[in-house]
Amino acid sequence: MNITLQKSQIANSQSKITITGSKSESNRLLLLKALYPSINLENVSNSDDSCLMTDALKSTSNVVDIHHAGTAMRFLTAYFSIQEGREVTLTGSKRMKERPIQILVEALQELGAEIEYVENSGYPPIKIKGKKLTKNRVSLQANVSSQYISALLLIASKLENGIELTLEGEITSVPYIKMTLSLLDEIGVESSFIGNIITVKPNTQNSTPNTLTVESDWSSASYYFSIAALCEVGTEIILSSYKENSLQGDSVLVEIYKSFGVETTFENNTMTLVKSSIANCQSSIEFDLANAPDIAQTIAVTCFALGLACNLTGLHTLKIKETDRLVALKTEIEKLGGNVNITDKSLHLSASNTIKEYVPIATYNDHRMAMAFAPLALKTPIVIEEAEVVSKSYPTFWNDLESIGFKITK
Ligand SMILES: O=C(O)C1=C[C@@H](OP(=O)(O)O)[C@@H](O)[C@H](O)C1
Ligand SMILES: C=C(OP(=O)(O)O)C(=O)O
Repeated sequence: MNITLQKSQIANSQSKITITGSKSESNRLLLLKALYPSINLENVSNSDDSCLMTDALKSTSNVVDIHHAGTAMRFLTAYFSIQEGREVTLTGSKRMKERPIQILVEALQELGAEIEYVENSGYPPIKIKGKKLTKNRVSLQANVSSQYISALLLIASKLENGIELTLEGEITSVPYIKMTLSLLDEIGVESSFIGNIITVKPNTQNSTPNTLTVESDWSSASYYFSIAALCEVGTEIILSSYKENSLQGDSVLVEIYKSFGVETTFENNTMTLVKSSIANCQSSIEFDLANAPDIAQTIAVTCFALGLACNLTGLHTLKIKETDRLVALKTEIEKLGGNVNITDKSLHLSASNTIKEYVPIATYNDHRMAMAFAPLALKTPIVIEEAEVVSKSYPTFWNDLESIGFKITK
């Protein structure tokens, strides 16, 4: 489904949106609940990826298909490796079969797991024979995806000696690793992260009665930061339920969007974004996003919409996500009239003043391509192709945009 988005009535009005729970927190907690059934969860994400995770954990089938869900693929590889007596083939979409998993598979094999590749070596689908893992020490490369590390940490407390992980190379997406450790702490699992060594203690208790409330998704909030940045001074957008001290690394948005004139305040469980001044556009915008890769597309489009130059670095993980996000950003921004240079780990956008109208933006099965380009409608009418892709993380995105005044036609 292609949709056309047009300028809204947002300016100077107060808009309120409730965003679904964090996909990252939900997928961790769903796995932990499968290991510790007495945990209760509230505000679990209604994203496709979290629904797929829930279904996969309940499934008794010997083939589990997780479509495009990267965290589900990685976390379930670890989970099924310790399900004694179970044999599961874990597969996914065409793109999932191109997203590497070897680093995680080798680490699990080192711990004693039985996993084999069904099609191409190093990539899903994989066949896992669940068994008791008896070893506890393993080293793995930490500069490709933090999801491999989180996957091991999530099952670690169920190994008889816990785990001692040595992380090699520069550690990427660190806040996601810390999120995993914080959630383990909340259910009573002890861990430490010192230098490049992470240890998790075994936890033989089968019940940790606890209700955990998932905070709303900060990556989804990024699109409202971008909308606020593109609105007139005085515009307010109120989002719930958010905390000032979040486990989610994408909460760095609060600092980043100050550069675009957006001020954020917190009260109870709500966060209010106010466009308080025009963007500071004296020089080009520079951010290292190695700790917050999922907001790179949002920021690149905000800069393009505001006519600002930017240099975004730390983007080495973008090439292996839902699509090659660096190539996708360059292609789509250039269709709109921008000028973008990319390397394997950075993006450089030139300042420009024109944005072409009614350009069809391809989304490449990537929810974040659709959502990142949507705010541009505040500057010029825009067409988003295959708009339904947003359901991967934020199924009600288009309804929420309509509710704050965007005009959407199919
Ligand atoms: O652990 C997680 O929940 C995630 C980790 C990040 O992946 P990488 O560590 O591969 O960058 C992020 O991009 C992804 O959307 C979610
Ligand atoms: C990269 C993402 O997800 P995943 O790796 O879980 O598919 C994302 O949501 O931006």
